[in-house]
Amino acid sequence: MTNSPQHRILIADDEPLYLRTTGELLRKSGYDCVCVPNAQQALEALQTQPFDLILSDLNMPGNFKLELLRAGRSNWSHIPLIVVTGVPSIPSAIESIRLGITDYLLKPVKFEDLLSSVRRAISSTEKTPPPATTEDRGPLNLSDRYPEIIGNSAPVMELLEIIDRLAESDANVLITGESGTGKEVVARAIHQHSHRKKHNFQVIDCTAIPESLFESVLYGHVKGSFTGAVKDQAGLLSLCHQGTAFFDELGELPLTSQAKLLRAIQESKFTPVGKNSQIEVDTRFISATNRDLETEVKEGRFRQDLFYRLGVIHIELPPLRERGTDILQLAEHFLPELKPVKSPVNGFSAETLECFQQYRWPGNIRELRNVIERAATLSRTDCIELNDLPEQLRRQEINGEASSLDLQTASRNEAVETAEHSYLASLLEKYAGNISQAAQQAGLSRQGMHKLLKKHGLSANDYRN
Ligand SMILES: Nc1ncnc2c1ncn2[C@@H]1O[C@H](COP(=O)(O)OP(=O)(O)OP(=O)(O)O)[C@@H](O)[C@H]1O
Repeated sequence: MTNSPQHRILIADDEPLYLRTTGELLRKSGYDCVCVPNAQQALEALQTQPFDLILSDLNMPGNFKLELLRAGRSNWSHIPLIVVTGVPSIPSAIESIRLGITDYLLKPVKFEDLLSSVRRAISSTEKTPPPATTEDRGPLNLSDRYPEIIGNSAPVMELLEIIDRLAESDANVLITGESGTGKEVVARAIHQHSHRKKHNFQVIDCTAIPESLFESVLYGHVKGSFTGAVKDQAGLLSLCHQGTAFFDELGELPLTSQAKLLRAIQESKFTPVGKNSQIEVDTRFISATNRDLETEVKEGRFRQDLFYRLGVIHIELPPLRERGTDILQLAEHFLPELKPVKSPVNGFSAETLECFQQYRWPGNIRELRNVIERAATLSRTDCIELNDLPEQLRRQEINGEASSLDLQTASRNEAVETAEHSYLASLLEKYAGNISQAAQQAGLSRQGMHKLLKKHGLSANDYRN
């Protein structure tokens, strides 16, 4: 039995058991719930996310003078508020009703009573649409315009505003941030909202182009211009004429290739290998890297002039651990897309969500996506439990710190993954984050090494001196 899945309920209560079970039961009834333990976090959530209902305790930190009720009624008067209290008092009841709450329930409350109160409150507001103030129209419109960017934490709303302002311009953009934070997603969003959207968005992975073939891959070549050039080949840059060129992993580009790229950007033209005439291109450049390019410039590993050319506008993406309840929103977003067709899974246990919120997510959104895909495949019930999560998440839940894998209970996959993770970390340690040397010892290409590090949420930067 489900209600409209779009309805979001904010539950604020300092009793962990009540908070968890109420959240779980309402989710099973088809509501989207955000659970917080005090009034302050409830107000923060209200400032950053839309809700259809607030379920609030009275006696909880930050609400002893009914602060949540007062702020809720004055700033978000269109959101109905139900008080659920274990410590009823006549004055608080009178004051709550004066403030315009929708219902006043006493704990222990039967779930059926709570559910019917919730349904009544939500259906009454559907008949009266919320007032469209400028404050709530702005963020909602932005999120609606960028549906591919999930999340509405403060850093994400700020990011959407920046994207919205720069998308239409032709300024080159440099996007930095840890691995897996969504740099490519943001680059595509900028392209999609620019006047170039009908033309190509061409990804150019700087780790995938061998230094000796840089010009040929980027500018193209004519048949017979070098051994192996068996036919004319257009370069990647000409494929993004009037579109956007996205240079991924820009920080990995060797100095010689940087010089060649700078020339093409400065002149907006280039000469294919073996040709005499130049080709003109009209391209916007968006680049991404998880390296700190300013430091790379200072240390002579990245050209300052190229850095200024490509980084006219710089966007720094926040790591997932700093994005608050976006983690839960992303998890809910990924689940239906990633679960196997016949899987019964349709949600997460409260412990799993708590664990998601506490975890450090070194591999950011990519790691979250992988964790959900794996858990949705393993789960045999309708709910993803702690047991369905990989070792590294469960370990922090049990100990609050890392411990070694329990080989008595681990699956073969877990054992192999854990061993590979430690191996890669020790290689990075040994070579102080030098990818080429680490790749050489491992018998991998640089590109292969980059892929593996991404998969494990490891960043070479963390090992550089
Ligand atoms: N805001 C978002 N909403 C939904 N999915 C996202 C968002 N940001 C990233 N993702 C997903 O997370 C994964 C990683 O994103 P992306 O490849 O853009 O990260 P990245 O920062 O470019 O990573 P890297 O530095 O390792 O190349 C992708 O599967 C992407 O679809």
